Amino acid sequence: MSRPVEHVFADGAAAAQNLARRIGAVLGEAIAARGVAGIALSGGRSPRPVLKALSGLPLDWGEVVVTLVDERWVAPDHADSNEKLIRETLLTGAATKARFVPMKNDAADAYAGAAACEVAFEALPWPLDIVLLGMGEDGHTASLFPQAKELAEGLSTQARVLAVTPPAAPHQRMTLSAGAIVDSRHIFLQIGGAAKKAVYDRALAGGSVEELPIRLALCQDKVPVEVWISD
Ligand SMILES: O=C(O)[C@H](O)[C@@H](O)[C@H](O)[C@H](O)COP(=O)(O)O
Repeated sequence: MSRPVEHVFADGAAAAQNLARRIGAVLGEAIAARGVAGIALSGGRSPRPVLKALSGLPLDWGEVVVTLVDERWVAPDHADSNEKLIRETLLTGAATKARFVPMKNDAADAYAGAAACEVAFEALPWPLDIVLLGMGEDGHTASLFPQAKELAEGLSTQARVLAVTPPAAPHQRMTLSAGAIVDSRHIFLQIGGAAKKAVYDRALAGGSVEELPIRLALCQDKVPVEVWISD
């Protein structure tokens, strides 16, 4: 297992700007090479400045397919919706032309919505060019949480998406499976703060993926991983 390429910044804003530029470069290379670029984005707090910076980059956004790494099973106008985050940060200005494929559908809950989401996700341009991951201080990534009853399924299924009920975090989730996350050309990971850096270092030191699911990305050699680390 090769150590990820690490981009270290004292300042989170500088890390976000650098990450946005790197994403833009990879998307541009993908469009030049294959006429289309696919990216899956995580939700939460960390991506917000990255997505705002990315939305202003001069890309052929009409050839970019944007989707989610995971979603909270709430209405798209709910404050906790990752779709809402994407629409109000990235899909503005020129980036409005990008094709967005949401995870949330009209099913009453994530489990009922998984089959339709799987059909929608099969149509994405796999392997995706970029999967942008975050990480919780418990070592979760996407919505693959330690102690979740669906974790084993998420780590082993051939399906691209599955429904999960986090042990502690709010809302049912839809999440990319581990197999879908590594069906990509680049995995980018954002780590902010000392607590997450310590978990990242522990993940690299070895141990089970069940203990720290972020290891599904860090402890594999199929997809190159780059990590943006800031204080
Ligand atoms: O929907 C989500 O919450 C994310 O996809 C999740 O996996 C996130 O990446 C981590 O929880 C880190 O979140 P923060 O960036 O807010 O710390």
